[in-house]
Amino acid sequence: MNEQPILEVKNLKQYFKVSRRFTVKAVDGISFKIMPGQTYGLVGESGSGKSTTGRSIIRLYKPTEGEIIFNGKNISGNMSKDELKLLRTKMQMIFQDPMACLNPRRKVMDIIAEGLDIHHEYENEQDREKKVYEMLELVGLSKEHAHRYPHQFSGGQRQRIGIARAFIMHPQLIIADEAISALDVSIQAQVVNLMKKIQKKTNTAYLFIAHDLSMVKYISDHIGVLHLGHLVETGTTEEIFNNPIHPYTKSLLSAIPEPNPRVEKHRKSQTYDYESSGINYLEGTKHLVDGTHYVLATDEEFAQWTR
Ligand SMILES: Nc1ncnc2c1ncn2[C@@H]1O[C@H](COP(=O)(O)OP(=O)(O)OP(=O)(O)O)[C@@H](O)[C@H]1O
Repeated sequence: MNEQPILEVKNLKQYFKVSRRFTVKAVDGISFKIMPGQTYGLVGESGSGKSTTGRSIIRLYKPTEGEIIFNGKNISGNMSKDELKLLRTKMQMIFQDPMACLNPRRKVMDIIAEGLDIHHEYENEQDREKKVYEMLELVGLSKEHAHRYPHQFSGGQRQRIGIARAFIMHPQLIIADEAISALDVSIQAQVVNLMKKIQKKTNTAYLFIAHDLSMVKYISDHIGVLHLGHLVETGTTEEIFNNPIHPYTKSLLSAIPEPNPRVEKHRKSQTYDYESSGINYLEGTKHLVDGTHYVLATDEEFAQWTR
């Protein structure tokens, strides 16, 4: 296995100056990494900084501070137009509302082939068509669908088109920003399963951004919980679900619409036992750490947990 992360975010800060006196600290010093073929779920409420994180990584913004290492290369500094163009083949984004980003006047064939057209990555018309058909097959649609317009599809099918468009450039990282949030729960599950299947085939890494944890559980290897621009807790999916520590993570978990009674029972009887947990205070930071499981603590919280 390739041990180098495909993405490493180090102390990323993204501030927006909204007036002479006010600056919004949308993302305020977050760090995480994603290995090839793995999924990092980034969760948090509206306004916590999830989209800003994704947009900074794909360099729609220039980071205020910190480093973004993609495939071993620091991409947080100034980039030329050509460098950005290249970056956005290897890193693709899938959005929440496919209808808003699929041109209604273009046929699916041309929508999916967009990346190929921009980068002249086909030999002739036949080759272009073949590549689009391959992508349609990959996402469970058929050749005939290539000749229709976006409005002739359901929400779930449109999201499949968005996925096909992203994968045609063989990206190493996909940033899925609330990609399934607008879909019915059963369709959400289908899209998540499809993304997992494609990931197995292609070894693409995902940054999966979502405001609720229900589907994130099924796709993520690691989860980061974002709150007001800070990562308040990060760990394996198992750690976050079985042993959430930060009160904010707990409140997100309790907001999952269909609670699993077994988990609930376990959660209610759980009081956090610092002494026997083996969790240590990470010196020089406000994090409690246990292996890969980090929790941001305020001084009061830290005192409460260690009492
Ligand atoms: N371009 C911008 N200029 C000024 N403030 C911004 C800008 N983009 C985002 N913000 C602010 O940064 C904070 C984080 O926004 P962001 O969209 O990243 O949150 P989010 O977690 O993705 O929420 P949502 O799910 O509602 O999109 C918010 O307070 C938002 O108003």
